[in-house]
Amino acid sequence: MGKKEVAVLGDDLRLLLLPRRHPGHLSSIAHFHLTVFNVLRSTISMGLEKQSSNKVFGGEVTKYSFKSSVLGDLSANLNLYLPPSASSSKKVPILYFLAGLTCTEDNAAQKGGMFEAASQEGIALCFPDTSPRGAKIEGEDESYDFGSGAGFYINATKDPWSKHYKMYDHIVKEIPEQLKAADLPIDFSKSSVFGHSMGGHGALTLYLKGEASFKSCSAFSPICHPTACPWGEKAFKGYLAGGVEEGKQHDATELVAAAKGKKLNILLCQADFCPCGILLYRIDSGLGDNFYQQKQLLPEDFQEAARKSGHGEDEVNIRLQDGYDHSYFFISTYAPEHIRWHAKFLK
Ligand SMILES: N[C@@H](CCC(=O)N[C@@H](CS)C(=O)NCC(=O)O)C(=O)O
Repeated sequence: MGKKEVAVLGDDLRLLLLPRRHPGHLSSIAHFHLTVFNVLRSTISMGLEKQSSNKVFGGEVTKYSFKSSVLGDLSANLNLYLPPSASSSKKVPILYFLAGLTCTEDNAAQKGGMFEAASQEGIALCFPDTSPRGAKIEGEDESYDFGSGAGFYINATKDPWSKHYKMYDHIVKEIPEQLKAADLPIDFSKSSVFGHSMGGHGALTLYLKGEASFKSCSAFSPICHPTACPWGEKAFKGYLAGGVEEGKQHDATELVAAAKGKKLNILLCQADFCPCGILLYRIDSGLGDNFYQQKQLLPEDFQEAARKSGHGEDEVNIRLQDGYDHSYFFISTYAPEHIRWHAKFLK
């Protein structure tokens, strides 16, 4: 039985069981039935469970956990920020932030410097985790760039990873369904995505695949060409039955090369690297970024593929930010600007 069906059954049960004439006084039969209802609810329902909540910039960031059927019935966490303007009579747009290698749902929430802009713009922020946790697969916790903390936002097709490592479905389908079922004041028809490093790869690929209908996409130091860099090659060989070849369908450079004729969003660009005015993607990459220097990120490949597929300089804005590194110091410097840029497409 799906969660929605349980919720509907739950509502019906409540209507059936609560005595209509004296709603405040339950008969013993109704008490018994209500107990049955609660037991059923706790065992069948897999909804969001609130773990903690903190007020920030007038809004509230809440950590939720839930049993993820997509991730093979493991417990999953996320942080959700609701701005002060969100209420039952005013639903707000939602912006998903996908974090990088080694991160959890907490890194960007705690160090990203994102709440003031989200509060002012009236946008909800969702911070998912970066992989399943505790799948007990051999090798899961051996390296920082594969397994735990390194789900790469794809659905694994190779055993034993395919039973749990379904981060694409987790982000694109399961999390929105969970948030919808929790009846939060969010307008899911207005959603966008941004991310960092592995999460920048996630943001670009989820946006380009189109299934989630994100309005806009931005990224901080994304892995732009994973089939051509050590991080991506390791991930695709490990998670995908078809290895790096299969990985092409999860590669932003490949996807943008095939994205001819896609409608573009426009934003002012200040760039010496890419002098353009129309933006589909906004990519910030720190010049002092060791991973950029090690050719793990390859934003130039992405830009070249975008140009070749007809999007041109005016559609893909790649700004090289002098002296920043790969850390959250860099992200927190530019995150407010990214959120304000997304706000234009979300309102
Ligand atoms: N632990 C890795 C680095 C991993 C890393 O830099 N991860 C980035 C994302 S790719 C990150 O955001 N780390 C967590 C943090 O800075 O809070 C190493 O030793 O090389």
